[in-house]
Amino acid sequence: MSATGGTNRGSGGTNRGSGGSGSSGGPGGRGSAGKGGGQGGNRRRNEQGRERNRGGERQFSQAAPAQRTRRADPARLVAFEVLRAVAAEDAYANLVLPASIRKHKLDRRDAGFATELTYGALRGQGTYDAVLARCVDRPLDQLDPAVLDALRIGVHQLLAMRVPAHAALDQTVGLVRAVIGAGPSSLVNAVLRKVTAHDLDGWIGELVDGMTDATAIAALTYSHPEWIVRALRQALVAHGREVAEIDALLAADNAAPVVHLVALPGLASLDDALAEGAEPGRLAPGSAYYSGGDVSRLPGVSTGTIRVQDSGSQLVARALAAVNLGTGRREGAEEWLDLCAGPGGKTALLSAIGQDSGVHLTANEPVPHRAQLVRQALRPLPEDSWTVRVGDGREVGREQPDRYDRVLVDAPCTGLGALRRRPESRWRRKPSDLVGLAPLQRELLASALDAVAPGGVVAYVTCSPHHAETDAVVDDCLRKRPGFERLDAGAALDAVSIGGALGAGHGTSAQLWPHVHGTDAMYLALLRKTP
Ligand SMILES: C[S@@+](CC[C@H](N)C(=O)[O-])C[C@H]1O[C@@H](n2cnc3c(N)ncnc32)[C@H](O)[C@@H]1O
Repeated sequence: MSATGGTNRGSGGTNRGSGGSGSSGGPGGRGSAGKGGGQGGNRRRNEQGRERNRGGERQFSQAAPAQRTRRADPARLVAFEVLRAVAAEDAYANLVLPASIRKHKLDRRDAGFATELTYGALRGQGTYDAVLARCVDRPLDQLDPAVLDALRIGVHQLLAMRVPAHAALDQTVGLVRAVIGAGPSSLVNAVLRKVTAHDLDGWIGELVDGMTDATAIAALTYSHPEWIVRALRQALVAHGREVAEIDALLAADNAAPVVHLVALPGLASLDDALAEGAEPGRLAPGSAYYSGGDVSRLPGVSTGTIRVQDSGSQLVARALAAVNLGTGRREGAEEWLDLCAGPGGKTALLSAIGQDSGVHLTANEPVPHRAQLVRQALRPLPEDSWTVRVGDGREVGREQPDRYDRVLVDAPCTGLGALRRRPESRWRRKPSDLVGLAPLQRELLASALDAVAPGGVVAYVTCSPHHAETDAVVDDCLRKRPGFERLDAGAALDAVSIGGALGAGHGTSAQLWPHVHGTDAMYLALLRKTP
């Protein structure tokens, strides 16, 4: 694919015009900003509906900046507040955004717009900052950080949403005037006008012109740090996939993920969710996909018997629960251990699966408030079937050797396989995080290997495909510890999946991919203790 080619780089445009009650209206306002709306009907769009070649015929308000919109459109204000909290307070966008939407009382449509604007501006920051660097007359780090965030919001509207240029400009300038001040609003107005010189493909063409390094080109095109591009490319190759898939993988990171649901086996059915517009899941049994907005209104979600959980997470939990144990096990009901349980997504599914056969599950989590979330997740399950242990998982193997039949190590990791869900994390993560996590991941797996009973199985799982926190950890631990066999994790995933042909296995470990499976990039290794 060429650097500027038409691969989906983003989440597609949200169809909203100038938006909000503070809209400056005019041509291409809220009602007319959809397909073919806005500024003339014959412009070309790429396959994701983005306008192409918009330069030249854009319409701007004739009013001077000082006469234009003076109040902040609530949806844009929400996006701005969240970007500020992410930058200034290290907040997580997915936690701050719902609170800000509630605070500003956005209706469903404006909430959708604010969400797309917030997540899009955060994901696209790498590309957008490169565009801005060409349009601002000083280094970006010399700008007021609040102004920079407002500019990113403006750029995302101009380059990746179906917001008419005049509305994107007026509303962003109005936002800046209302919340930062009149001075910066002139700068924002001038810079955003320069941004309108090209559409996104045109800008990327400009930015990569003359560049030869494929990693740098992919990083700019798909708005990822270069070290992540390198790591993902290496992971693709290590799992037997084509290096050329990197474009599709990076593009998938920029797409808004569909919400996946799971009905806890024996406790809920998805019938009501399906009646509300959810689609049956295509990979994990008892799962569904839901794009209808607020999931909390679905029956079962408030009681915790229907849970939001990525299909990849469901599949790795189901694979551990179903895999054959070895000989030499003691008699009686199985004991399971979830060593890194918080916030309890896989714990709840495992516990529900184990109910029929009388399994007792111990869920360990060292962080008290996360342990509390695990207890909440387990609330629908009988209390005598689970225990929450608040402590360091590294100690369990020493304290309880050879005890558990199945152990899940869902290790703390960089989360590079779930970038689409955490829009800011690609910029926050650093290669040095891997160095910090490496000993912890090894010690947790070692503890699990001690805690598992002869014939029992340990599942080592990460939501990252990075070699350093997946195969490298497993290989290291097994090198130091004889007496384990690696099971075929790909076959184990196939055995519990709908259709049974995920193609996730390569060698002994398995890797799911957003661009192939539509799941987070979950890694799974299964290790059985020989008697
Ligand atoms: C990837 S998350 C687990 C997600 C969880 N399994 C789920 O499906 O909801 C990793 C968890 O490991 C916990 N953790 C961090 N250090 C730990 C340690 N030393 N022992 C056990 N767990 C630890 C983190 O607090 C975090 O809750």
